[in-house]
Amino acid sequence: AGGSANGATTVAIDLGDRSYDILIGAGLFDQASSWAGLPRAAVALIVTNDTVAPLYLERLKRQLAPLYGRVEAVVLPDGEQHKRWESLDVVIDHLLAGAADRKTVLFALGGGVIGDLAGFAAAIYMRGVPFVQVPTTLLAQVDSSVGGKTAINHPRGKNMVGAFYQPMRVVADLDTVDTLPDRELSAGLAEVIKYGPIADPAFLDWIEANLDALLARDKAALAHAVRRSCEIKAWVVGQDEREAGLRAILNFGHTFGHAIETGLGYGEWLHGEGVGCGMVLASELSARLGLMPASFVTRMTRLIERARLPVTAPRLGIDRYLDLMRVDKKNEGGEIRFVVIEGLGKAGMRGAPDALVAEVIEAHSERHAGASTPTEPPQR
Ligand SMILES: NC(=O)c1ccc[n+]([C@@H]2O[C@H](COP(=O)([O-])OP(=O)(O)OC[C@H]3O[C@@H](n4cnc5c(N)ncnc54)[C@H](O)[C@@H]3O)[C@@H](O)[C@H]2O)c1
Ligand SMILES: O=C(O)C(=O)C[C@@H](O)[C@H](O)[C@H](O)COP(=O)(O)O
Ligand SMILES: [Zn+2]
Repeated sequence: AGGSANGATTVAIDLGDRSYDILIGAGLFDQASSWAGLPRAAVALIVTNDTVAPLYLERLKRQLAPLYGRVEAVVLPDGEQHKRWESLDVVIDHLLAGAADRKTVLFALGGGVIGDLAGFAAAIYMRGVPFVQVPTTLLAQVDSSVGGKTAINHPRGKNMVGAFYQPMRVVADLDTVDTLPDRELSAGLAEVIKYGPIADPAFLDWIEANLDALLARDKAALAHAVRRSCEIKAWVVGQDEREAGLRAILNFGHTFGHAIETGLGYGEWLHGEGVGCGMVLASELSARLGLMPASFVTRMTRLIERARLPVTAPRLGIDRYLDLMRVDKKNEGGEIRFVVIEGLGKAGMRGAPDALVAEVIEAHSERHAGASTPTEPPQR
């Protein structure tokens, strides 16, 4: 990471001719330098949703107006349940209706849902047009805007249709976190917490020590969390862009978490909530495989709970969990493969007998919860 004149930080992601910068800082939206140097084109299309548009669309349009012949917007309905074919169609149809050419630049303005969907649209429109991520949730700033995974959901499985397609730049304005609902802030913290056990024990210690500041949206704490998360993700993706191996560590907690999201119907639990609870289960699995001590499960559970995330799994039924987890991109030869922790800061991949997975889910499912343990995420 390097500093810059306006106090923002830049994290570089090194992918040869697909390399780009992640700009992180307060007030980046309104700085011309955030948008300078992007490819010029007749049309810029901002993809956003009906929650984010009233907050930030006009500000982004104002910055882009001097740089493009026309600045247009597609405003999609908000929600994980809209990360699907129909929304993708709306974006592609808008581009075709306006005769947008292959130099058109797409801007994803919003959280991970918009980023994943707009990125996929950019990957497939005329076989690929330039694309910029403007993440406005903590989760998108620490994770989804970086690394080029783009996708839509399928009713049978999360992110099952997509492409690896890198943005040209990521502009993460920390001020956008000010308007996030508390529940979404917590969802973002789940992905921040993830980076500790998989890659950086010192960062895990730092998160534990600074969680209250993060929950209070302290700007310095948020800046450090976003920067360190992006550094770790850039380090992983720079070595394994297409998840031949190492990149799968970023999926810690996701095998269980995606099953919860899909099993309950997209949008019932937030992605970050599924990941939070999923990390408790994956930590338990790591312990039961003899890789980590029981105290690690306690430590992770405590931290995830302090982040106001759910730590007990919904009762979907063990067979349903297993069926859902059989639809996962990490699986090979029909075997469900889990990201486990093999030592603090070191993750690996393991299969596990169904009976053991069942014990893990049972140990952390709702009916085992103590009276003071939240069993469901709070309502929006
Ligand atoms: N591509 C990747 O590498 C990657 C990584 C992690 C997650 N994801 C995906 O990202 C999605 C989750 O992203 P998310 O947590 O950002 O959810 P999201 O995109 O649904 O955004 C969360 C909510 O916050 C609202 N919002 C966004 N910015 C706001 C702001 N500044 N102020 C107020 N409200 C705001 C949104 O409208 C939405 O209601 C999931 O689909 C997940 O699968 C992808
Ligand atoms: O970037 C990655 O790689 C990740 O796994 C990051 C995850 O946080 C993210 O949720 C991702 O979309 C999951 O990937 P998937 O391949 O399981 O769909
Ligand atoms: Zn995730």
